[in-house]
Formats: sequence, C-alpha cells, structure tokens
Amino acid sequence: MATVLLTRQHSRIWRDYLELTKPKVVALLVLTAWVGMVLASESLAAWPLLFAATLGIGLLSAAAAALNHVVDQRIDAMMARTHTRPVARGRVSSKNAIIFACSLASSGFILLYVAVNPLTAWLTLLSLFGYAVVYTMFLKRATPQNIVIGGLAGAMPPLLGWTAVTGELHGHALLLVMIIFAWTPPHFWALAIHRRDDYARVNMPMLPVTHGIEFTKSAILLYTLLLCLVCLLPYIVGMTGAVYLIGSTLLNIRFLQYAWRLKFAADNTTAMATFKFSIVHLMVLFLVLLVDHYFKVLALYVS
Ligand code: HEM
Ligand SMILES: CC(C)=CCC/C(C)=C/CC/C(C)=C/COP(=O)(O)OP(=O)(O)O
Repeated sequence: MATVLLTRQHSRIWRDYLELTKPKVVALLVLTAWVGMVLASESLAAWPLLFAATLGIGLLSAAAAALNHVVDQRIDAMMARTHTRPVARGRVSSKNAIIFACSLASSGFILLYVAVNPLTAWLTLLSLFGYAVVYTMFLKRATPQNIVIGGLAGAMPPLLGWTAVTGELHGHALLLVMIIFAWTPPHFWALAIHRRDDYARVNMPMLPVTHGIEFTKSAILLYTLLLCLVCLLPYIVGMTGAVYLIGSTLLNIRFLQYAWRLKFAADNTTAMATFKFSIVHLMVLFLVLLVDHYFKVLALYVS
C-alpha cells in the first residue's frame, strides 16, 4: 500500500515538473527549429550537431516556460484556465521551480555553446530573456501589443536552427521568423476572445479587454491576411518550391475561412476552434516546408 502511494506521489511530482515546461508548446517550437536546421543544410548536416542543437533549444525553451510559471503564479491562480498549475497551486515551490529552470537553462546553454556554436547559444539565451523577462514580467502587464512584440521570442527557433547549422544569420531564416511572428496574433487573440473574462478579472491588458471583442476579431482577420502574404515570400525569393506554394496556400485559405467566420458569423465555439486550428496550421506548414525541401533534394539527385 505504502509503495503504491509513493509511486503515485512520484508520478504526480514528475508530471508537475513536466507541466512547468509547457511540453506541447516546446514540441512545436523545436519542430520549427528543426525545420530551420534542415533548410539551412546544403547536404545532410551531421546528426550529433542536429541532436545537440535540438536538445539545447528545447532545454532553454522549457526553462523559459518554467520561469513564466513562477513570474505569473499570482495571476495563474486567479484564472480558470491556469488555476491548477503546479506553482500557482503550491505543489511546486517557487524556489524549486527556479532551481529547475536554471538547471535546464544552464545545461541547454552549455550544450549549445560547446557542441553547436556560441552564436546559437547567445541568441537562444536572448530568446529566453525575451519571453521570460521582457514579455512575461513587463510587456504582458503593460500594453495590448504585448503578444505582438513578445511574439518575437517565440518566433526565433527557425533562426536558431539555421545558425546552429551554418554559424551565421541568413535572410531565408528571417522569412521563417516573420511567418511565426505574423501567426502569433491570430493564434493568441482567438484564445484571448474565448478567455476575455479571465484576463479582465486579473487586469491583464489583452486586446479583447482593452479594445473589445469586435476590434480584436478585425485585428485577427488583418493579421491572418498579413500571414498569407508573408507565407508567399519564401516561394517568391526561390527558397521553396511548388509543394510549399500549394500546401501553404491551402492552409492559409482554411485559416482565412476561420478568421472570416470569427468576424462575421461566429458562435460560441468559433474563437476556440480558430485557436486550435492555428496550432494545426503552423505545425502542418512547417512539415510542408520539410517535405518541399526533400522534394528539391530528391530532384537534384535524380537530375
Ligand atoms: C507571445 C507569443 C504567444 C502567446 C502569447 C501564446 C499564448 C498561448 C496560450 C495562452 C496558450 C494556451 C495554453 C493553455 O491552454 O494552457 C497557447 C497554447 C499553445 N501555443 Fe501559444 N502562444 C504564443 C506563441 C506560441 C508559439 C511561438 C508557439 C509554437 C511555435 C506556440 C504553440 C502553442 C501550442 C502548441 C499550444 C497548445 C498547448 C497545449 O495544448 O497544451 N505558441 N499559446
Ligand atoms: C528560448 C526560446 C525559444 C524561448 C521561447 C519560449 C516560449 C515557451 C515561447 C512560447 C510563448 C508562449 C507559450 C506564450 C504564452 O505565455 P502566456 O504567459 O501569455 O500564457 P499562459 O497564460 O498560458 O502562461
């Protein structure tokens, strides 16, 4: 009996620490970094390098997420969506969460610095700082443009993946950053519409709270249009081929349909459906970039 209880307690602790890392968000961040790495490679990059870069970027992103739980514990405890989080509920102390985040961050940084390159290590640390400090501690509480500016940190991984492989910055990598940057407002504001009352209760100046739901819906539609335009750039500059053009166009038409319906024909479920689709959109878009890249490599081998 005592052993069963102990095992349950261990698995609860383990799950709490996993939750601190926002695993699904980090998984998608790492996927976008991975695509950056693959697209940057002329030939197949060395597997140990890809592994070290993926792990290092993942560890620093997870550390940033854990720090966000510590900084936001008071408001998390008051919002319906977040009140059961481990630090907000007191199941993990702030001290332990900070020790955990610092261990993840230092191991990730050292791994990137030693096994990848210093540029990637510093840029990834800068992204952590951008999210955990600039966005979470300041912007989030200061302006409804919080997630537009703060979104840059979350948009960085493809660039980090690119520098991991090449050791330098490249315009093509910046195009991938721009895609995620333009995707973030429709992604978050759709959820913020659904959770408007939560944010109002804790006085967070999110767009639906400060400017109203109709204004936010218009902003989502405009940013989705901007996203469609930005998504064309990789094709226009010759970075990607027809597979990407077709795939991204289909995804963008679907995203536009969601944004249009949200503005002009919404019911209670439309905002949340738009938020959920945004995640599928970004994931599939980056998988399409991968497929497009391998098609091009295959075509080169064949010719
Ligand atoms: C400032 C920028 C961003 C903001 C404010 C934001 C906000 C949010 C929020 C509030 C959630 C809901 C979490 C929950 O249900 O507990 C969420 C979920 C999610 N976000 Fe974002 N996000 C941002 C950027 C990103 C980026 C860059 C990515 C990936 C590339 C991403 C991927 C995801 C995923 C995969 C989920 C679903 C998580 C789950 O179901 O557990 N987000 N986001
Ligand atoms: C090193 C690197 C690439 C860092 C980026 C780290 C990272 C986890 C970015 C994702 C952005 C995100 C989940 C924002 C939500 O925060 P929120 O506080 O608005 O949402 P919440 O209320 O769900 O906590």
